[in-house]
Amino acid sequence: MAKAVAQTPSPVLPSDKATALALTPVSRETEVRLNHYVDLLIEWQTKTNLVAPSTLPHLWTRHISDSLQLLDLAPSAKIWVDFGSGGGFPGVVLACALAETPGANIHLVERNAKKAAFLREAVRVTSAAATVHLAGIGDIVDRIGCRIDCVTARALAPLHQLVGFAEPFVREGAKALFLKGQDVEAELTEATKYWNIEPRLHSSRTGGHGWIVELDRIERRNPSAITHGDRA
Ligand SMILES: C[S@@+](CC[C@H](N)C(=O)[O-])C[C@H]1O[C@@H](n2cnc3c(N)ncnc32)[C@H](O)[C@@H]1O
Repeated sequence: MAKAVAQTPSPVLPSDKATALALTPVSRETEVRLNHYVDLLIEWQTKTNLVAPSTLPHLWTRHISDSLQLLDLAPSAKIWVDFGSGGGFPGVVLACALAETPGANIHLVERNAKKAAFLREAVRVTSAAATVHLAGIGDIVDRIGCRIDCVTARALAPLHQLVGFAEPFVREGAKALFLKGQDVEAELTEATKYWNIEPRLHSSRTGGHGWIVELDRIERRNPSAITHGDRA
């Protein structure tokens, strides 16, 4: 007689998935891809820290909806670059959502080899529209070699650094969307010491104290305009 195998219950709350899909609805095809991604992430989470363990029950709202909400801010963007993709937020989620869009591709930039291996596996199991670059952000501008529609980053660096990473792409016409926390005003104050920017701020649809900083233009400020004490 076959022996019963005890199933480990998923740490993800089903009610959280329902909340997320109400906040940021997706097609049935995208939902199937995201289910595969979530299963893989939970499997790898036991050996690689991809998200803070405390956020696992709310993975769908905290991470997946948080990522999906960017689509409405760049509805016609097809070619994206996501800096410091880590466990795949927002890049893999966007790539799942755009998998059926002709010509779509999300460049996932990650310098940690283990996380890049996870990203490659996530792209494989979901058939998402993405290319993984095991690289530092500084090396990626020449490597991508095509026009980018939208640059993203989440939980990577202070805003003034993100603006510097995005500048070569925004100069060529890209939009930048950065997911930020409650300190966004202080980060904007710091960033405007070094950069001329006209940020649009969107409060996160997923609640909490999150913000999305949208930038369509970035120009380096005249270094002589920065007083000595302001220099980073
Ligand atoms: C805190 S994690 C955030 C991951 C993901 N964006 C998220 O929100 O869950 C930051 C990630 O950026 C990567 N990273 C940091 N600096 C980088 C750089 N200069 N180039 C490429 N990846 C970088 C780290 O290896 C890490 O995986």
